[in-house]
Amino acid sequence: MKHFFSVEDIDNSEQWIAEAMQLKKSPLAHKTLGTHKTLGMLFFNPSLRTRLSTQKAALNLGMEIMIMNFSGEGWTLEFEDGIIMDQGSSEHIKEAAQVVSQYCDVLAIRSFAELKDREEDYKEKVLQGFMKYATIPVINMESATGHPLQALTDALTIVEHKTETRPRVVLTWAPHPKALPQAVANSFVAMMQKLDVDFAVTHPKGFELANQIIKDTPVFYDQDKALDQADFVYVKNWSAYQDYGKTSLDFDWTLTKEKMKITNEAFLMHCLPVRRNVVIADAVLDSQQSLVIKQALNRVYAAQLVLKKLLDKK
Ligand SMILES: NCCC[C@H](NC(=O)CCC(=O)O)C(=O)O
Ligand SMILES: NC(=O)OP(=O)(O)O
Repeated sequence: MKHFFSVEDIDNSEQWIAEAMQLKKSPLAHKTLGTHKTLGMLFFNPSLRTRLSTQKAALNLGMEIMIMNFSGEGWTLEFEDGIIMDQGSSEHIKEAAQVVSQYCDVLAIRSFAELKDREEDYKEKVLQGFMKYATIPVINMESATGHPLQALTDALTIVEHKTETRPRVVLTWAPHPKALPQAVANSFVAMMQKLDVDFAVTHPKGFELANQIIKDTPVFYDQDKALDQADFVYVKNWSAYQDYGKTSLDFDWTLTKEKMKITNEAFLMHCLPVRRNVVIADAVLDSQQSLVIKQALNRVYAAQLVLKKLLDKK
């Protein structure tokens, strides 16, 4: 693995999950692996969990950390080759990526979809640009189209909590006042396709994810039907892929206590942050079935595993 860009970089999911569980048992077992190594973290968007859990993971490995909030504090970057830079952008990704590479040993980046132009977002110009010009490994901390650290965390959380050999896992769309990227859903789908689970996706008409993501995963337009006998319910809003960036506040899709009754006393999952009583009702978020806080803890071990793999190679 040269970079950790997508779920496709997880070459053996069972093995990775076992290794992450081992790190959770003894987080300080590799305390000197990162001595005199620096993790650089660049944020083009806000974060709570990703920033702190990745930082914690680096600290557990004995690394130093440098963080920069790029939006507002960094120069506006240019990503196109051969362009005359007489407009808004001040610095080309070519220089920026090579310069940062001289200060750090691993570089982690967050850069969300803009949700204006689907083709532009799916080109992943920020992450692809850094991976092209950086001379050190790059980690995706949620890009325009994927959030693989979250997906690895989710897989770990499901394996930790499952009581059936092949649990039923349902990803359900939920309403949201803001247009959100497809990144979390895309990576969760890709991750579930790699695990031995009975997986289905449910969403209203018009909120189909890309065909190249869904592949042969069953999709239901009837949420109740999908939730029947579910062991894990993963709730997430995403804006439309077809009518790109369109959102909806259809409260019929809010995950309520009544809907949880259809399931097999399912565990509730969400990546957070969550809009209470829009995406998920208080009664479900505050119930014993909710794994959302435990999920957030597992972000540390997913990040630590990825960092460890990249440092082991150095
Ligand atoms: N990293 C986890 C989710 C990040 C982002 N959510 C958000 O932007 C929520 C913002 C809000 O609710 O205002 C997303 O869905 O991709
Ligand atoms: N789940 C997640 O990535 O959270 P943050 O956006 O707070 O980092």
